[in-house]
Amino acid sequence: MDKVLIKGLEVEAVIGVYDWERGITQKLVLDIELDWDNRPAARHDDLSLALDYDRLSQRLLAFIGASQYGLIETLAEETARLIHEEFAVPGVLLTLYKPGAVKAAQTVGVQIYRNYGQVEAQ
Ligand SMILES: Nc1nc2c(c(=O)[nH]1)N=C([C@H](O)[C@@H](O)CO)CN2
Repeated sequence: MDKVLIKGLEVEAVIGVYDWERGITQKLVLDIELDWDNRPAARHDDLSLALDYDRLSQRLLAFIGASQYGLIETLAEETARLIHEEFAVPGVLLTLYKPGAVKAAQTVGVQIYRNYGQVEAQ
C-alpha cells in the first residue's frame, strides 16, 4: 500500500493525568503514516484524488488543539478514528510524542496502527 506522510506535526494541548497538567497546555508531536493509493492522483495530476496532507494537518491541529484528554493513548486512538471517519483513510500508523513529559528522556510517546478495512467507493 502507498503512503501519505505527515512528520513532526507540532500542536499544544491540554493533556495529562495529574492535576497540575489540567490547567496548562503542553507540546505534542505527531508522525503519521496514512495508507492511501496514490496512483489515481498521480495518473490525473489531480489534488481532489489525493489525500490532501495540508487539509488533514489543519483538521488535526484544530481537533488536538481543542482536546483535553488525560492519556496520550486516548488522544492517539481518537485522532486515528477521526482520520478514518472524516478522510476515508483505511489504515493509520500514528506516533504521538509528549516531549516534555519525562525530564531525563528526549521524548516519550505511543505508537498505534489501526486498520479499519477498505472504505467503499461512493
Ligand atoms: N503510558 C502513559 N503513561 C503516562 C501518561 C500517558 O499518557 N501514557 N501520562 C502521564 C502523565 O500525564 C505525565 O505525562 C506527566 O509528566 C504519566 N504516564
